[in-house]
Amino acid sequence: MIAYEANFDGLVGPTHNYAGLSYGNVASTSNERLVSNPKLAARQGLAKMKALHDLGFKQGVLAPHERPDVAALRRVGFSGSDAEVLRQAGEQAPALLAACSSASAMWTANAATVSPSADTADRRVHFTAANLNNKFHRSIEHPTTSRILAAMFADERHFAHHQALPAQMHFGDEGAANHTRFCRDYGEAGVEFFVFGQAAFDPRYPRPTRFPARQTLEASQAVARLHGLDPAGVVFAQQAPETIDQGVFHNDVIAVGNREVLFHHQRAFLDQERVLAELGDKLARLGGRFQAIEVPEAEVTVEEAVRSYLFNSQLLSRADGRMIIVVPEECKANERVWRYLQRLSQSGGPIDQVLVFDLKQSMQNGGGPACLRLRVALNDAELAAVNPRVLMSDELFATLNDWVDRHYRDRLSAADLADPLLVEECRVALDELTRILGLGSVYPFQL
Ligand SMILES: NCCC[C@H](NC(=O)CCC(=O)O)C(=O)O
Repeated sequence: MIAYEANFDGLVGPTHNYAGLSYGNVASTSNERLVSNPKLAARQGLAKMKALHDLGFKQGVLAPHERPDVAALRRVGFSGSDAEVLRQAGEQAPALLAACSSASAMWTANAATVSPSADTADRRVHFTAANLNNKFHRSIEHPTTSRILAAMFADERHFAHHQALPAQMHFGDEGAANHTRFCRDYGEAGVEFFVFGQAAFDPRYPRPTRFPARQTLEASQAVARLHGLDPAGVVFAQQAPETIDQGVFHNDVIAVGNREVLFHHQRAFLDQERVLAELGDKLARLGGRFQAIEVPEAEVTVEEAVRSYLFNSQLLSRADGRMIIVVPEECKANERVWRYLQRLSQSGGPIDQVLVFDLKQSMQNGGGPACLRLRVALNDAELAAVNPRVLMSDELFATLNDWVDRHYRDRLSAADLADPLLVEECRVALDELTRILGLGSVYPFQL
């Protein structure tokens, strides 16, 4: 059976803003209070989706969330009408209002971890929504994420959904940003690679000292169990703690994999040689030939990788078997990174084409091309079972751009978040969006 890697990109929500919410994510904290442009942000994201669709890749859309999350504000004691809740929160706890207004669900690499049916015991595609427990503004995403995923992948014969792990630091789970899969072909059994930042129950593992390690070993192991993965096809590895302290808050800021290829930095993993050897052995047992492309510190430093998001790229397999690397414009702005990419694409290796996108609105919050997409490997029958309304097409692209133009502001600052009109605008927009994407009722205001 033919199989594909489909990418489901987050459609940027109408409240996209810069609130400095993610300690440990350098872009987020350094761009706090910048005035955002939600309309441009959404258009930049849509342009990437359309370009990849036009190149023949399977591309889908994941809907944004209802924000400001008035229910979350009520839960922490604000009361009265919605307008009253927003006014009080804006006056008494502006940081809380900002957290409850973030459009962070746009980074769908953190929505869930997905295991394709070729790897799972019951031969269904398994999804575990990520609890995103490390940051309050992200910890409120998973209930809506779960409803949206269930509306997109509804057929229980093909799709299994697990609720997010216990909402506690021991099970901190950031989803697919710390998960990569290696395989010969998308439809064949593969090796699932889980990268964690700390072991919560075992003090023998080292930890970063400055910034938080968001993903735990225990969370990764729980997801592997829930998905029914064969241990022979699973590798757990620890991210080098000192890189977390340099701003590598997810593994997808320092490594990206596709099929038999891992593109990574010299300092990505603890015990790197052993990790690469285990990946090679396990893939070889499945008939694959693992190939690691390691970028030395001498050519691109960790700091340059964090600033340019070289590794927050997408590796996409063309029909001829070679790969395209999709990078943000920030890679072009860094001379050494850009030179490295030229050499890489001319080296005769598996990656021979570079595609550059302007994703500046998302990048300023630390979200690059890879953060914006959730990968779901699907065979023909499974793809046919996906809600067809969420799959990119010329019509959907036009419809969504028009929808963005009618509903989004082109300027949003911290002060605007308390504006009672904003929440109304968002609800009107999202109500229309659920009809466009055929999602049914998924938002708190619709339930
Ligand atoms: N995978 C990329 C995730 C980026 C995301 N940034 C944010 O939430 C920043 C939001 C703000 O600061 O306004 C995060 O750190 O989880």
